[in-house]
Amino acid sequence: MRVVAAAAQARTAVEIGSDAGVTALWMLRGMLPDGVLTTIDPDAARQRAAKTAFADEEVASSRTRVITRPPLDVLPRLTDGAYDLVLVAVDPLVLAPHVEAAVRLLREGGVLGIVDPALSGRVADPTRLEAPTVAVRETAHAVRADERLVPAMVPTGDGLLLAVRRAPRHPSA
Ligand SMILES: C[S@@+](CC[C@H](N)C(=O)[O-])C[C@H]1O[C@@H](n2cnc3c(N)ncnc32)[C@H](O)[C@@H]1O
Repeated sequence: MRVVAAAAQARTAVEIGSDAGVTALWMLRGMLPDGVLTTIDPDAARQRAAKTAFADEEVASSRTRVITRPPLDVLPRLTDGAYDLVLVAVDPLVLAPHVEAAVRLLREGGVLGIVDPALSGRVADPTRLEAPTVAVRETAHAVRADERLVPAMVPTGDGLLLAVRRAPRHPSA
């Protein structure tokens, strides 16, 4: 995620699903030096662990906003089109609404990231029909079909689905 944050020249980023802050630290390292990461998770213990990780790594407090609430309550309050990078790392069964909310936050040229979309190869196997697998497969299809996005899969580990938000298309004169 460091290289993705660097490539996006991210000054404003959101992480949905903080856990203990490991991915957030990599994002912060790749972001511009004055970049601010908003990281959201409903679990207070995980958010405390993330804050500890940021303090241990001496991340300036001005560079993080740690929000302990259900992300779907928080995301509509963030400014649409204002973020350079939004990373979605939530459970498969709740992935789709978080991705939709994430896309709204992206500026033109901003980058969406969806973590671990391969589910150990299950998503690419059409015989696997468990609810989490189907949920991730359908979300990946929706991202590929979304005309606002230019998607690409990074084939590392369980994968990283990236998508750049394109400029709106204007009808030719
Ligand atoms: C896979 S972890 C995120 C990994 C993290 N980005 C890291 O650095 O390793 C998924 C996170 O989603 C959060 N979560 C659980 N249920 C959720 C829900 N219904 N909506 C949003 N987030 C949820 C969990 O608290 C957990 O921290």
